[in-house]
Amino acid sequence: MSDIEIQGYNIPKNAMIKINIYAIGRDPKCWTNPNEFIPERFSNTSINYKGQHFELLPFGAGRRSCPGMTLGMTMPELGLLHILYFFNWSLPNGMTIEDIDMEEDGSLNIAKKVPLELVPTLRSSLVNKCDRI
Ligand code: HEM
Repeated sequence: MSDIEIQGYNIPKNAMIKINIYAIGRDPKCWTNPNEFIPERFSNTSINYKGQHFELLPFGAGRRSCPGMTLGMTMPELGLLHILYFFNWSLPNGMTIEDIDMEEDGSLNIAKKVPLELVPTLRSSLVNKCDRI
């Protein structure tokens, strides 16, 4: 290990470097409308989250990349699948989609600033089945 200069930046030996993968994933040089939620943007591309494509690194890359990647991808899908299968979801009385505040808050971890409020209703096709359990 020794001091190094990269693109005009002097990086001293043993410096801790933090990579802003949030900014990389939203770089307008790589992504069209980077702040828009457009899942279809991944339909016709080989770019994925596994750390081989440096414009998208949600789990990092290389030998210190996230060992929980598979669990991290599976668990939200499984949880979402269950809540969508068992319940219909609606907005609280009088609220419309336009009323949902999508502002984000945070620094290292980003979350919705205003929590999302939804009303779950057990799907009618499941009501009798659940009574019997
Ligand atoms: C969606 C969920 C997750 C995301 C987005 C995520 C993201 C990350 C990222 C960006 C890193 C740093 C990689 C690097 O430095 O290049 C990391 C490291 C790590 N993650 Fe995750 N992670 C997730 C879930 C999990 C889960 C479920 C586990 C364990 C069950 C886990 C365990 C770890 C560990 C132990 C490290 C440190 C690896 C090392 O330093 O060698 N992660 N994760």
